Amino acid sequence: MSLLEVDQLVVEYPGKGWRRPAFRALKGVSLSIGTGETLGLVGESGSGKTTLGRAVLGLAPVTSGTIRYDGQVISGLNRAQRRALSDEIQVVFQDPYTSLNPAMTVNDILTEPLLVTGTSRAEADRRVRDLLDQVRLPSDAGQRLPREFSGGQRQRIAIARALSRNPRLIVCDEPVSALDLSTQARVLDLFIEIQERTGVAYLFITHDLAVVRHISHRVAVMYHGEIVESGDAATVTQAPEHPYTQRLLLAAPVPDPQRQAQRRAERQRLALLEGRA
Ligand SMILES: Nc1ncnc2c1ncn2[C@@H]1O[C@H](COP(=O)(O)OP(=O)(O)OP(=O)(O)O)[C@@H](O)[C@H]1O
Repeated sequence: MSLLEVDQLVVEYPGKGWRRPAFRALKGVSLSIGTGETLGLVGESGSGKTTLGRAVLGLAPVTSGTIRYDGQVISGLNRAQRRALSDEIQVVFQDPYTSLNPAMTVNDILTEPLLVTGTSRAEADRRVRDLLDQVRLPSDAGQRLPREFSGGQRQRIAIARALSRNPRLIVCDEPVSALDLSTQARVLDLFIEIQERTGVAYLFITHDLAVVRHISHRVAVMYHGEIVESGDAATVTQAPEHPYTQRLLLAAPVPDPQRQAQRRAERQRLALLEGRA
């Protein structure tokens, strides 16, 4: 049995009169994630990736279909039932600048979720030291405010906060997109290292094929609210079958100018085939 199973999920955002009709952001999406597995969800802006992540977190309106976690249906839970799930499913967002309360010290950010569930102060302090160590931040980081850290370090704080409840699944929504390339690589390696140690599973949302290739076991490609292709990460990112994935691959930047020229030619060939050129 998979840890997360999404079956024929439809999410429709309500409209606002004739000016803005209802919009179907997910059109029957099915996917699954096993324990300790990373499913990379890739697709261009507006394809519905965040909507899927939000639906898993109980934050998007599920029109039809089901989401199961550990065998239990979790789509349609009320707020209290959903809160009980926060020990199991956590989230790391793209922007560590806005997702961390700027007025709270790192200690307070990390102890808050523990203290509300009845953990003692001494135990919470011990746990914070352990969390800082897990995300490779110095132990004196606890006394400082988020603004005193770099973007990559802030994302480490956000990861530590997600880990504080020992979740089995983390929805990661573009967690490295706001970081420069070398910081991206280090934070991705941290995600992998944490997974190897804790067995946590990731739904890893990104528009970046290079990122998805680095981190995922399996990849699902979204296009206009549907999964158009899925499979193991190497196959989907190196030899995609669907024309949309092929275009996504060709659009990804590569440092080698010769390779870039080959890609330009390939893009032109595809455009010709599709009658766009
Ligand atoms: N609350 C909302 N109300 C109405 N439409 C919405 C709402 N949220 C998202 N949408 C629409 O649903 C579609 C999918 O959006 P979503 O944010 O899930 O895409 P995405 O692939 O994550 O894109 P991005 O990478 O830009 O965040 C978009 O067309 C968007 O405009």
